[in-house]
Amino acid sequence: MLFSLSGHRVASDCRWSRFPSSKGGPRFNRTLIGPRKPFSACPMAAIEERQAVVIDGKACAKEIREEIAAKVEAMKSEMGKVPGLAVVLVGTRKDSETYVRNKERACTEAGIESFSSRLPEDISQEELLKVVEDYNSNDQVHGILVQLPLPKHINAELILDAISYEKDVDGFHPMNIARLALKGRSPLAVACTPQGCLELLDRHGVTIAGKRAVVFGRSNIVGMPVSLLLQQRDATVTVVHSRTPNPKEICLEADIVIAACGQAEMIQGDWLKEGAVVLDVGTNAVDDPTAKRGYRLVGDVKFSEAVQRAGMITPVPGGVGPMTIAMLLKNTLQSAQRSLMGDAI
Ligand SMILES: Nc1nc(=O)c2c([nH]1)NC[C@@H]1CN(c3ccc(C(=O)N[C@@H](CCC(=O)O)C(=O)O)cc3)C=[N+]21
Repeated sequence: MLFSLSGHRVASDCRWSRFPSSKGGPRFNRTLIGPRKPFSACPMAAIEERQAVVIDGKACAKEIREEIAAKVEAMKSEMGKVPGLAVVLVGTRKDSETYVRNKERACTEAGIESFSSRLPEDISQEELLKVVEDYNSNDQVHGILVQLPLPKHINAELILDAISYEKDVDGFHPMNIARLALKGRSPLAVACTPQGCLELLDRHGVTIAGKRAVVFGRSNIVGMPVSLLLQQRDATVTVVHSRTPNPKEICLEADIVIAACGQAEMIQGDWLKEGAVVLDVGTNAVDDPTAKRGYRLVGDVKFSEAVQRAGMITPVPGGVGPMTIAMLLKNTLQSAQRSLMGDAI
């Protein structure tokens, strides 16, 4: 285990599986983690000498990307082919550009061929459809991702529906969502961020079955699919959204909290049950003139408080975000394997 500069314990190995339970769990040596600040809203924390394990999503994602790279290499030597991923970016949103750049780098490192279309903000819907259809019929491309959000004059649903179901590595196609929701069926691809969340829980030895999970947010890309995945794994799931009257009370019941509501630092330390596992999906840009890019990222959870109360927590950045990219590569590899093996769907 490593200790970060801020004194938080960091899970250095993503298969690390010791989970400090609220009762009788391991107590950690104060001399190793340094003096703790008492958290006034949480009287128990002042008594218990415990801080959350900070889940290192970056390290975990790196390990997965290496596993994928080895499989891509094997595909290359056995079949002479590599997976291909096409990313379509419309406009010049800074965060979208960063994401697309990160993805391209991850593809290259894993040996996946990367196809990119950077298109002007004012592209017409017809022109964009044509780009998607060209990738649909390109047999070197096994995955297509159209970066969201799209400009207002474009009907995003229409574009997402146009991506062939087999190449939908985002898992956003209605057929993939339907198959995720139906018992006894399985989708070709599961949305990357939700899949990354489950992977982090599994790789850190967190039991899901029988646990109470609370998901903040009901978006098509995170909240809804992650709540389905947790339910499939036998958690009891509550979805909290903007019209839920008592989010704090509901959150206090949760063993597992997935924060995906897009509200900077909304979930505070005293919203958490002690020992809860907290995955923070939020990536909110906050202006910061001292930062290189002029902004910094904060999650949907108030980390400095939550780390005093949770059992495990993901930071932002370096938590769920990098896992999203790793899962995208995984979905692309699987799509290529399916296509090359001629698997029946
Ligand atoms: N069709 C589509 N698919 C998506 O999966 C999709 C999308 N559109 N639109 C936007 C959201 C957001 N998203 C992120 C992925 C990785 C990081 C990520 O790697 N974040 C780094 C930090 C990146 C930075 O420094 O800016 C981290 O959290 O450590 C963040 C956000 C994917 N999305």
